[in-house]
Amino acid sequence: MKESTFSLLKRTFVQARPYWAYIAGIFICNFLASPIALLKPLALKILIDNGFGSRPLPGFITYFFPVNYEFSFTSIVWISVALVLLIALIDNIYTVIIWILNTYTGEKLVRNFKYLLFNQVQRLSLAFHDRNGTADSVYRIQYDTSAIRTLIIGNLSPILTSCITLVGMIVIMFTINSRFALITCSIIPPMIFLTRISTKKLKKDWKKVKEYESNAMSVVQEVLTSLRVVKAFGQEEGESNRFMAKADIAMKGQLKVAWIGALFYFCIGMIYAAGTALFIYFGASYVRSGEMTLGELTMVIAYLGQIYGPLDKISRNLNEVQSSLTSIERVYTLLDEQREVKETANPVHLARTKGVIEFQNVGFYYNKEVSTLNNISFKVQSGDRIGVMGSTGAGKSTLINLITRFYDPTYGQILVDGINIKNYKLSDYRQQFGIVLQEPVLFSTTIAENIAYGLPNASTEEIIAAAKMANAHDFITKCSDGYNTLVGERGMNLSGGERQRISIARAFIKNAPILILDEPTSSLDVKTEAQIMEAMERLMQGRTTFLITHRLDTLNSCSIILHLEKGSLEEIIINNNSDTLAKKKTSFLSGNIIR
Ligand SMILES: Nc1ncnc2c1ncn2[C@@H]1O[C@H](COP(=O)(O)OP(=O)(O)OP(=O)(O)O)[C@@H](O)[C@H]1O
Repeated sequence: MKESTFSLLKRTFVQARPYWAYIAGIFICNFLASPIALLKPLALKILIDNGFGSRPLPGFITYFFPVNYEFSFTSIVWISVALVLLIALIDNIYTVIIWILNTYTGEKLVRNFKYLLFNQVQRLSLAFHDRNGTADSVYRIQYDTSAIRTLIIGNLSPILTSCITLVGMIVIMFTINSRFALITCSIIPPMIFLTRISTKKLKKDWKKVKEYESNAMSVVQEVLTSLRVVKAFGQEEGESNRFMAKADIAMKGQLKVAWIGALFYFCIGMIYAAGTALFIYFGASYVRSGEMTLGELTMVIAYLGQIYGPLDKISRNLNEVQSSLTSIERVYTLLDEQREVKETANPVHLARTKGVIEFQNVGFYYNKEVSTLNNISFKVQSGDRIGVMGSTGAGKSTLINLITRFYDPTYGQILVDGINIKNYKLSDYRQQFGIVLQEPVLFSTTIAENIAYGLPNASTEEIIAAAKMANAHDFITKCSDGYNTLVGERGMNLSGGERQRISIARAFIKNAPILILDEPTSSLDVKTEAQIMEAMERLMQGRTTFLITHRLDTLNSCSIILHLEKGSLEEIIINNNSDTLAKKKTSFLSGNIIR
């Protein structure tokens, strides 16, 4: 997606609409900055002109005194002292207000932007994350979103206030001397031209820099989430080098952008110098020919600084806007990303499924070239226990991912209780599943909260009951803080078997009608496996269960076995005869499939 600068700005203002009152406050405060700064020398001026000198005090001071009040030197000193304190008070109050206002508005804008993006990232399909990785999304949420604050508060607010000051100063200049006003304005067209060229160039380069930086961060994220493997293979130095190579590219990108910026500021500086030179050239000839006095020339030159100041601020900020806009465009690109797994317009609500599942000629492609599942058809009844077996890469996990609607079939349809699963409300549909994976995923919180993940309002009694059912209660009570023990990042403070028991307790408490067990015991030792199988046996009671396993012993308890090979359903084994199953298992192990 490529949006124009105008549409990006428009969209950003719409985004910031709830905070327009605060943003207006910031603009007003920025306007007040100049008058407040002008007040600062006032006390000194009064002391010199009215205390040491003999000029009358300005009206806004005499207003507060009786009409015939005689101002002594001491009283004027006191007035100056009071003015210093009063102006300092105003200045400091102003500073505090603008600081709080900037921070409050900026942080709210960023927080909301982050929230929106985080929501979107969670809702995007697995296929999107498989394709793009997660590091870039993290970079966009963490870093790119803060550009909304920089853009609105750091760039656009000064641009707007400078524009108004500039127009005001140009009008004043025209009333003083229209010829000089025209000379002043003559530098504006080349400045606009230069700004346009550099912003165009910067936009492209900033985009690359953000991508490079995100790439460098993806190395950090990848390594930190796989630190055990990196250490085990002694690859710390190799990974540091990989990071350095990516960070180096990002740094070179930054340098390129800095060069363009420096060149731009150099040219802008030279344009100002040319403008001043023109002033001096024409001024000197006008003074010599008597068309203007030396005093007038000095005054318009003083005004020149007042015009070039805001002009300089505008051009610099316009240049910086590009960096913010690039980040904001990256945020919108992600926000506009279409969800591949969509909900229909009027979805069917599903309280609790019976668990009757049917595949009708289902096929699936991860990418256009290779088909992963072909023409899969089968039907299972409520409470069936379905073993899914097949060689590695046969498509077992993919089949499960289609049932849970992490992906949609490329062709064919999946029915649950006789209705195409695409027609169900997605959140209702996902509530129907309890999932236990080979590598249990725990969150860095307490054991109790991990168990109650699918039922956040669960009572302590429910949590303990689920833990007992999962054969987890005994080990939990031996932990230092019992159910309040923190499990560490991804549950790393616990053993594999303990993590697995917690994930089974989690499935118990959710009490979902369909159960997915994806090789839940394959990474455990025999003793732990036996305890976990016992808990799982309890869990499977009365639920339609899909059990993926390479361990053929585990298939014994299944009523139906789906045998997948190379994405095709080789056979459906109805397990009502243990002899047949034994033959099939032997045959599977030796590579011969009995049909
Ligand atoms: N996200 C993905 N993008 C592209 N191809 C994928 C993706 N996930 C899996 N595949 C491919 O799809 C095929 C089936 O993978 P799947 O994980 O379903 O197999 P599996 O039977 O579960 O294997 P295993 O027993 O080893 O876990 C494999 O060839 C795999 O390389």
